[in-house]
Amino acid sequence: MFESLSERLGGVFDRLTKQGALSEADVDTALREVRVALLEADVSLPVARDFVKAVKGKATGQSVTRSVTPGQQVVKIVHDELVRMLAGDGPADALKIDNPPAAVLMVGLQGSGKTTTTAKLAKRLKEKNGKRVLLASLDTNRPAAMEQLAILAGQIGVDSLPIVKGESAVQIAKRAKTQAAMGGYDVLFLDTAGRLHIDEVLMDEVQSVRDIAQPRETLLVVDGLTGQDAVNVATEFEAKVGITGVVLTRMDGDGRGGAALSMRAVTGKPIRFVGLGEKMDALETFEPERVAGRILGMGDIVALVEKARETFEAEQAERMAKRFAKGLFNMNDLRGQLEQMLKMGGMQGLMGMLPGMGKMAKAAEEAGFDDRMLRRQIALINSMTKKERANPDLLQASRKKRIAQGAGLEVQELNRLLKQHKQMADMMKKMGKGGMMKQAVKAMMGKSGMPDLKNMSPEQLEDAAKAMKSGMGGMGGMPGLGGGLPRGMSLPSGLSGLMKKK
Ligand SMILES: Nc1nc2c(ncn2[C@@H]2O[C@H](COP(=O)(O)OP(=O)(O)OP(=O)(O)O)[C@@H](O)[C@H]2O)c(=O)[nH]1
Repeated sequence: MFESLSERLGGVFDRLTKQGALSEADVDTALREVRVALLEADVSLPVARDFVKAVKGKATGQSVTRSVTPGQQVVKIVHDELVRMLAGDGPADALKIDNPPAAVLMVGLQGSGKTTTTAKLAKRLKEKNGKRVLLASLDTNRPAAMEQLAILAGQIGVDSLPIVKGESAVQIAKRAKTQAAMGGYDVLFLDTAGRLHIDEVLMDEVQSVRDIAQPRETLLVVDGLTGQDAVNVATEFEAKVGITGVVLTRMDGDGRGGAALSMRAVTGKPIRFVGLGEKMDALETFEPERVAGRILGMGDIVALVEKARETFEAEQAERMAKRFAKGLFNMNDLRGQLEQMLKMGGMQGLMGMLPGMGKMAKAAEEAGFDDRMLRRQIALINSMTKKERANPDLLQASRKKRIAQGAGLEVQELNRLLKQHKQMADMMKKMGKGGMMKQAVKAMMGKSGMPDLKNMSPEQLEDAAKAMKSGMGGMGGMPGLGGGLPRGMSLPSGLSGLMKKK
């Protein structure tokens, strides 16, 4: 049932393949399916809800790529958002173990795989990082647990703290610290006692151990098959002890891994490793792509969509370049440009790529030039008929009213867009005639169909600026910036010809 999410979405979207973009209603229908899929994968309800909301904004208005179905495209958007949410800030396997001896506190419920994971991590640090590791079990409730750790230590060839009967967890932690310092160990793993549920006495014990050990890392070990419950466990441990990361075990089983998303969303703490079996080698760095794929139960849709999109973009860029060279520029062209801008990270992203324009990006944001504005402009163009898009001169008052209403916006905003389009179209015409545009297009167009400013040399920038100088008088020529440059902003000289104020 779960494997067929992409099929289910395919069904939802079949009737829509002829349309150019994903409408809000269609995205809504698809996202209902996505939500069910997330819940089936054990993602908690509030997290699934928030997630769907985030995806909705990204999917609505996206143009549909040829050679894949819209359903597949939505799956790709969902997948990318899952990866974004699952990923931590830095490399998952980068444990803070400088400044020896660095203590790593292992916490979690009984049977979650804590002891096994401790030994797996120790082996990894020893073999991959050449660290000297000491293991200590603090499980005073179950002598067998202490022995289990000692046996595993022997198997992987690292030292374990000698077992002394009758000591408290805090006493063992103190002894382990001293031994680690005196013995010249790099890393000290403290394997705390497991518990069946969250229980006050044991939590207090972990807190005292934490205060003594001052761990550099506190890793929560969670059974990946437990689903919903994992979220409560993670929330409690984060609140009472404070964790720095999560290890998900039993990911070799057939759990969907939805717990990973919930825990990441609820605690904000990254998943660092996954356990994939009972053997000492069965531990891998957490890879968001894998878990995202698993949650969605999909195969290689992501690669397929990516490939289709690349081909499509290259074709589109070429078609656009040809049109521009002829001096043609209608509403479809403008929409293409606006969509490219959004894809390249919107106004901020685009400006961020231009040297020295970081400040300008901020000012533009303050002046209200943002992604929302690009999306509104795209919505306006989408609200036009095919004929109107091809020939915006058709737009008299009643048509304008209909279009604005269709996009849920004011006519004023449509007028601004039309003015902007006219400026750009005039410029294209002028440049098309003189053959200037050909040069400019050649000099500037990247594969994406947008100016590839980031990869241009200063000379190329200067050439492109010269070629376009006569036609493009100001930022009115840049989509989304019809009002010109926000006051008080200046441009680097190489670009001044491109974007000079009128
Ligand atoms: N299939 C599979 N089994 C695992 C994995 N990690 C641990 N186990 C098994 O799960 C069982 C429990 O693991 P332990 O490491 O003893 O669990 P624990 O959390 O230390 O339990 P306590 O010491 O009782 O608190 C053992 O049989 C392990 O071999 C995993 O990633 N995959």
